[in-house]
Amino acid sequence: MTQTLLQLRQQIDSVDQQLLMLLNQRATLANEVGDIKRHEGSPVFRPEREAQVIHSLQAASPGPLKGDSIAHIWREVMSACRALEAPQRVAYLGPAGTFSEQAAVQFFGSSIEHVPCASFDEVFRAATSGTAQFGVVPVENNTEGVVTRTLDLFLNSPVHVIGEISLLVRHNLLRLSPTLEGVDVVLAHAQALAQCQGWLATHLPNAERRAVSSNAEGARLAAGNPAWAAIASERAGAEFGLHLGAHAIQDDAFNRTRFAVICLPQVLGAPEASGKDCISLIVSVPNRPGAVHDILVPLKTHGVSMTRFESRPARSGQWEYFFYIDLQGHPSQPHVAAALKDLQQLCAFYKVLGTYPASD
Ligand SMILES: O=C(O)C(=O)C[C@]1(C(=O)O)C=C[C@@H](O)C=C1
Repeated sequence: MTQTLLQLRQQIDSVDQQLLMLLNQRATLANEVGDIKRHEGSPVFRPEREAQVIHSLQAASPGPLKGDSIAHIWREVMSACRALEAPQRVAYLGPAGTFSEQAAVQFFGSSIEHVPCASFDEVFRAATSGTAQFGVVPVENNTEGVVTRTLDLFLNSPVHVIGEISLLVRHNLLRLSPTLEGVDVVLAHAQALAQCQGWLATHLPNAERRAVSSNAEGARLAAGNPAWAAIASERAGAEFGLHLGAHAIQDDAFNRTRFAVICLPQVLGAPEASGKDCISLIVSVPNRPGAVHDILVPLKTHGVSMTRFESRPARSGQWEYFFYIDLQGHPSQPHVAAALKDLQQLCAFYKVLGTYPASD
């Protein structure tokens, strides 16, 4: 005979008690690791170790838990353990409820100290001044392309990239009333307005589109005026007491934004290999025919895959460009080291932005 609901719940309670004991045992061990790290002066956050923990658990799991769920659960477990070792302060474009905040929590788990900032420039400043140990900034969106301000800030900043997050971005129309009638102004970050332009042209063709510093800031403003609406996350709507006028209004159902996690190089030290890593570079080449082709040759020769190639004007007045390149691999791998060495020799400017575990 099958078991009753009561019997099954009693078993769940018993498993939960065992899990609680085991999780506390894990937290105690992490605390001891924290003591060693304090003694050695080494960093608390080890992204490559966390990536390895998750990958090996996903590989070992007999099911029925899904790989994604395993990653979520252990991200939170390690976040809580990490916070016991030392609180980690993370800066992002605020206020509360932005997608940047969501990305920060997706990467670090929820046991972090939040440092909301007014602009991307301020996130970089917070991460360089020590106000925060880490920053989270958007790099590119799959419908709107690169976030140019972030790429330009990378050029002259001393920060390194230590991780990446890909976030499914769902935009909603939020306002004080639950209908779309009487909306005069739609407020959002310029990127979000662009990602929803088709929907806006169809449903609110006469409303003024007003760019503000963040979507959550738009939500805050919309909470003060019944004729204004904001494009933002459900979380931002809840934060400012707004109704959901329309759900998932982004033009691309698979609208994703990629975020980079940044910090000063001394915060984490030299990045160790996780087994599935990525290297981000900024390079420029002499302005002569074939120079861009030439920088691809060492990658082909040494068998290194390139996953991204973006250009930004160098603002020299000479039609020169900086190229933002992502490669697969880690500099400790001989073929990657050889490709980087050959590449560097061809470049007028060469900067390693960071080496970090690739996001899944
Ligand atoms: O292994 C470590 O270095 C730890 O501090 C433990 C732990 C974990 O909870 O597993 C916590 C924080 C680090 O980022 C990596 C892993």
